[in-house]
Amino acid sequence: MTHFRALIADLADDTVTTRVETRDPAPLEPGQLRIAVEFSGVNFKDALALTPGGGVVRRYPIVPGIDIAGTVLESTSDQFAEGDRVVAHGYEIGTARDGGYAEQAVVPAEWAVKLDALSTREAAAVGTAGFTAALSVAAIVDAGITPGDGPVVVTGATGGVGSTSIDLLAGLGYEVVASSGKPAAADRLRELGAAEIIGRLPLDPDAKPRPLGKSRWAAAVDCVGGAALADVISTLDYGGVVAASGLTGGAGLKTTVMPFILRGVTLAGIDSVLLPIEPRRALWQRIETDLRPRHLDLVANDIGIDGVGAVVEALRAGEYTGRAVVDLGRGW
Ligand SMILES: C=CC(=O)SCCNC(=O)CCNC(=O)[C@H](O)C(C)(C)COP(=O)(O)OP(=O)(O)OC[C@H]1O[C@@H](n2cnc3c(N)ncnc32)[C@H](O)[C@@H]1OP(=O)(O)O
Ligand SMILES: NC(=O)C1=CN([C@@H]2O[C@H](COP(=O)(O)OP(=O)(O)OC[C@H]3O[C@@H](n4cnc5c(N)ncnc54)[C@H](O)[C@@H]3O)[C@@H](O)[C@H]2O)C=CC1
Repeated sequence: MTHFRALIADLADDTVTTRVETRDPAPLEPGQLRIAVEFSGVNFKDALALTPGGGVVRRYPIVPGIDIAGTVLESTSDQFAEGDRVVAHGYEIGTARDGGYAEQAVVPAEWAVKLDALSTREAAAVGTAGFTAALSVAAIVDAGITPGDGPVVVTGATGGVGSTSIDLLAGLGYEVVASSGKPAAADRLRELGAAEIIGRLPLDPDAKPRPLGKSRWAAAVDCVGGAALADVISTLDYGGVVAASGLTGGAGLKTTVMPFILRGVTLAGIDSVLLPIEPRRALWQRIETDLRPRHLDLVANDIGIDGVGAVVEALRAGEYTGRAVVDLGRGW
């Protein structure tokens, strides 16, 4: 095995710095895969990993990158063979053990998903964010909400989770309302399938939050949290569902029990990180078939490893649109 390059993030004096290192591959333990990483992504969580006090990294130095898409170089598991194309994300990847911002990565085979119809670039364009969108949409469909029930609002609409959620929901025939703070992205959101674009929720941030507002949404995909999620909960229709995955607008949630006990609404928590491998592989199979995003090329922005820093800055500022796909073959 030849040596490989890796981006290392380190923490000192309350600052996270990065450097490129050349490393020698370590021998595999039983049940592991060595993957030639072809593509990774830049998720909001990757931005947190590169931010002091971000709360997601368990030990520095670390190779960040919570998404890995590539080809198996070596396997000590009978489930995978050299040459298999795989995607792996979540669990401890890029937070407690080295992740995808390297030319090679080693992961337990029990964390990997074999790819069939998607290329490794397409799998990285879906990545953790797109997978979370698929989990959110599945939660709404599984709750029995149908396109005839009324509009579905997607918050954080221009981001990774939001963009793919719009794409998937519109593909299934739902009327999607995109909530975004970026007026310039309106055309792009319509291309993804949004029927209407509104501003960030609550639309009037100065208005006093009410326990119940006028019913507006049959369902919602929320990756913003905070005041946006509180607003969504209080404006869901009777029996509505919100799939809540994120916190870009804040981790707090100020609400009352009224929407739950008077309208029977459901707050469905979405977790992509510790989701067990069997449902994870089953959902990836759907992402490759009936839940395949229709506009991956519109959402994906290709960058090299040298582009990660600028994307992280933009994600932190809430100014990034789409999903950055990191090509590990360039930018070193
Ligand atoms: C792709 C996914 C995402 O983007 S999710 C959003 C990004 N994630 C975050 O922002 C979470 C960052 N984490 C934190 O801010 C903190 O860890 C915390 C607020 C969640 C908890 O911090 P605190 O200092 O109060 O407690 P501990 O760190 O000691 O943990 C308490 C308890 O929770 C378990 N735990 C911690 N992190 C996670 C996690 N990510 N997933 C699941 N469980 C977690 C931890 O093991 C402790 O449980 P215990 O049984 O005591 O071991
Ligand atoms: N629960 C889970 O398993 C997962 C959770 N997440 C979480 O979902 C959220 C979105 O993740 P990504 O799509 O990767 O991020 P992203 O940065 O691509 O998208 C975030 C979106 O939120 C918007 N936004 C930023 N600040 C805001 C604010 N103050 N108010 C309203 N909107 C704001 C941005 O403009 C953008 O549209 C993050 O909080 C992330 O941690 C993401 C993936 C998995």
